[in-house]
Amino acid sequence: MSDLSPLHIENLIAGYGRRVLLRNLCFTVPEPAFVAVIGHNGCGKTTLLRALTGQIPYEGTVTVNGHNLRTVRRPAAAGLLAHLPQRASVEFSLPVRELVVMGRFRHHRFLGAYSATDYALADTALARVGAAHLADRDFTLLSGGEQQLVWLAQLSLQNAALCLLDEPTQQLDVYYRRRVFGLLHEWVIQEGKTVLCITHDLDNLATLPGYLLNLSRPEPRLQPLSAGVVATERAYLESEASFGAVNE
Ligand SMILES: Nc1ncnc2c1ncn2[C@@H]1O[C@H](COP(=O)(O)OP(=O)(O)OP(=O)(O)O)[C@@H](O)[C@H]1O
Repeated sequence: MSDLSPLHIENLIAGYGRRVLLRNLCFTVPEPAFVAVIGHNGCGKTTLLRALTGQIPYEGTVTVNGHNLRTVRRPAAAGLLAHLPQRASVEFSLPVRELVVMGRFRHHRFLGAYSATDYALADTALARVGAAHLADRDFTLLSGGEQQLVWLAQLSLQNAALCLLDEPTQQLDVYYRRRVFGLLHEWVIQEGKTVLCITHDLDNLATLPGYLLNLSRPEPRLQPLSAGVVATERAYLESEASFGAVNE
């Protein structure tokens, strides 16, 4: 498989001190695609995103569109990576539109103001996540689910080749969960992005095209998403044997 693929991971080893959570992880996403990363609490899903974003050291090789991430100084500024962590916060009052427009940082001159075009793109991004009505609200006063939608709008403006999302539907109601998974699918189909999405929301995966990576498996591998694969992996995660294996 060519390492010009959207994401190529070879023999990735990562963890904390002597606790190794990801052991020789290898997989290739062959074309822009949605990849759902599942697994028990504590199996290492967030750890994988921390390694890919350079927050923790790792062994092995990670390439995005052929670029070895170790050799790229600022992957976000280069348009390779965008990351939405599980908990993102803002410490001061800020209108939602101002937070979303910051997703345009790559196109922005230092100390320059965002342009009318940037704000129009921010409004479109908010509309696409179904949050146009929040544009003028104070971000810090929004509900957890509303804040998640706003972060997704900001992330979409970053227009990165690889989007890393840590449980983006965690606080959303059933309507928005489905809508967000539909949106992530659009990013793949219409914009050619690759989306690596940690989720426990197995119910919404069965009908989506893409891949599944179960990090609770002893040797995780990419499997094409289908109702059958989701059912098999759910049964595995629900079994006492698999739970014991991850916590031994
Ligand atoms: N900085 C750290 N130092 C030591 N151990 C850590 C650190 N961060 C996380 N861990 C441990 O590593 C393990 C994996 O954590 P991680 O956040 O990757 O899990 P996860 O699969 O994302 O779980 P969840 O589904 O609950 O979010 C957990 O047992 C956690 O306690």
